[in-house]
Amino acid sequence: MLEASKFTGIIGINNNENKFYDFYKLGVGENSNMSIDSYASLAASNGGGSVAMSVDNSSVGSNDSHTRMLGHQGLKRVNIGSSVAGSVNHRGRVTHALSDDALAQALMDPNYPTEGLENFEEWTIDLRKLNMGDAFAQGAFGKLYRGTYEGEEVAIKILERPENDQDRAQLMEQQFQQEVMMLATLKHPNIVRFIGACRKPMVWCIVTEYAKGGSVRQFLTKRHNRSVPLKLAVKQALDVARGMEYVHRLGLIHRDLKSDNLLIFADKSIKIADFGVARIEVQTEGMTPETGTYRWMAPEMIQHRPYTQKVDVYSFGIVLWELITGMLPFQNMTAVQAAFAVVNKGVRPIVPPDCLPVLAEIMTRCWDPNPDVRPPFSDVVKMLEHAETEIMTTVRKARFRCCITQPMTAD
Ligand SMILES: Nc1ncnc2c1ncn2[C@@H]1O[C@H](COP(=O)(O)OP(=O)(O)OP(=O)(O)O)[C@@H](O)[C@H]1O
Repeated sequence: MLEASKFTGIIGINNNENKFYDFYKLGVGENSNMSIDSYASLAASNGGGSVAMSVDNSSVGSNDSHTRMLGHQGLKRVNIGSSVAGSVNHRGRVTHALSDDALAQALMDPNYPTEGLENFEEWTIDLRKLNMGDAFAQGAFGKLYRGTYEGEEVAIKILERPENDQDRAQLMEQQFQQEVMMLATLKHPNIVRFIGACRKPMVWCIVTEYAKGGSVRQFLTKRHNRSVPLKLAVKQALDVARGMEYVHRLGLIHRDLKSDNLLIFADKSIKIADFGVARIEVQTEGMTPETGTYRWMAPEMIQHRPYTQKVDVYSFGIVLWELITGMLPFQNMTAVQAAFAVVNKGVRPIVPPDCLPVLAEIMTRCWDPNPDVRPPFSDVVKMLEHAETEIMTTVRKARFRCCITQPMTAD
């Protein structure tokens, strides 16, 4: 293992001489103003806690703290004073967000015209065919609703267009277009299927197929962090690796591969989601970095160093460990403490002693501090296929032994 260079000063990600086209272009936590001092106080205040979510107190209880009507009739702002949770929008930042209903209403109200998707007109959602259901998840940036489109169950991500900030609105607009372009381009059985998108004066929406099983993280949490049966874990890891092999083959980097962004479908297959819009706010505002992502983040990324597609391979190593153990990585640390330990102390999740050696080898190679040592996804796929065969053979041998020791009866 190479010694990781020290984690000092600013935590976050800088853009760099990355030779690959970058989904998030500017990145998580870029322009972050979080100093090592902030780290120290955050670590102290969160000691032993779970994923850190910091709320920018300066925004709490602002002038807008009372529920009030927007200029648009019927659109209500969230009462920030009484419901911080409802108004935490941009990963821990309290904003003057529209309430669930108002967001959906802003999208569906026929009085507000639908703006075309530049260059992707054919992907524009026909809102008359869209039925909005309830909100079911809150991302760092967008709110997720269930619904149907032409009868198919879909997930609708609604993003609120920033008010009173032309520059930010313009950048978000560009990034939204980019997200649409990415989703329209990516077609693979292990990438979430894009259905369409649309823009309205106050909101943007992105519609994808709906994953009944939710995210891998939700699934593991519901199982109280019990591990997934080995055969299934390897099959699901293969799904992710195949999806990522495809993404990398196109010269792209996901940059936010984590169990929250892996969706489980009815046939238990996994598809990779979240290709980008969520990062725009962080990019433009220089806000606190998205600490929830640190657990999966490669050290070079935490340290602002130049990076390549191998950051996704690192994240995959952590995801594989999660699937095998069922646990949240670095669960006894805050996300910021984990970032510090990964960079400064070379800490990694503990591989269980009974882990199949081939799987242990994959994860440790994937999370090697030296990106050049990490295998490309094409190799990861091969190694996992090998592991899958080994598991099947072991199971068959065990069954055979079982038949010999317990001779079959006539019935
Ligand atoms: N197509 C989908 N089907 C079912 N659940 C979904 C779907 N897309 C997203 N989700 C759920 O919603 C959560 C947030 O979605 P998403 O990641 O797209 O939002 P985001 O604003 O980009 O947030 P983040 O940056 O936190 O990942 C996911 O973690 C997942 O649990």
